[in-house]
Amino acid sequence: MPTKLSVNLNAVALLRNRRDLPWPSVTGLGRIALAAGAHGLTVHPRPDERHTRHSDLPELRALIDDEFPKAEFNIEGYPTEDFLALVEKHQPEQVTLVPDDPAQATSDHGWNFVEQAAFLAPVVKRLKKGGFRVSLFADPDPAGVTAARDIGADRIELYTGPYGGYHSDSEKAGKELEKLGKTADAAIAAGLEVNAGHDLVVANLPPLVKRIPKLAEVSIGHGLTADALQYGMAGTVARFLKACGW
Ligand SMILES: CC(=O)[C@@H](O)[C@H](O)COP(=O)(O)O
Ligand SMILES: NCC(=O)COP(=O)(O)O
Repeated sequence: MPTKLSVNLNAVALLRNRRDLPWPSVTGLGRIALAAGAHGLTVHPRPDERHTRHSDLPELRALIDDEFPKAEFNIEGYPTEDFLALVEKHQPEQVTLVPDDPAQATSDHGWNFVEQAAFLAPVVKRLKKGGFRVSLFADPDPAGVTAARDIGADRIELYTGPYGGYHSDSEKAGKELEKLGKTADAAIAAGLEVNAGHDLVVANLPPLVKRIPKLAEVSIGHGLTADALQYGMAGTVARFLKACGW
């Protein structure tokens, strides 16, 4: 099966938050994305709520439950007690844990699975007990994946920022792609499923899914929202699904 597409709504929310007005509608754009064939919606609610707000979550949960019951809700974030309570309240199908500092502009690295195993293992155990699939944000480093498996994760999400960053340097992008590929190979061999995300766009998806044919899901926000300004959300979802191999 080709790689599934989860549309990250953080960039839509950031645009909405420029004014004290309800547009663009996060739920409305999520509805268009799912109607166009996206497999899920992702949000990354940060403590300052500068992107998706906590108040967006019940509407998005209801959108999926009432109108798109086959779609998945993925909530990403750093596992503070507040974040875990938010997840438990809104019951996403997948929780992606990201080692973000609240002051960080955006996510820019994965977990150090060896050093942070003692912190992550009980969190993952609690989430799994709650019935959530758990994915851990991971740097492209094959050496870390067995520790991620031992922590109890179902999946890792490969941090593709450096790959996406080399959009105009194919040689450097190729080297990053190989690191991502080797990490995915090691993770799959260790029994993990593999997601990917950060700075993915229509142009860099086909080489990624070719190198990692078993890539389960990509979550895409910034580049997809930029594309939607030009092509509309439905047209953009069609473009990204095609780039994923659908
Ligand atoms: C984990 C990851 O890479 C994404 O969730 C990313 O953090 C979204 O970033 P923004 O919140 O900057 O849209
Ligand atoms: N998990 C990555 C994600 O959801 C989207 O990241 P980006 O496309 O906004 O860089």
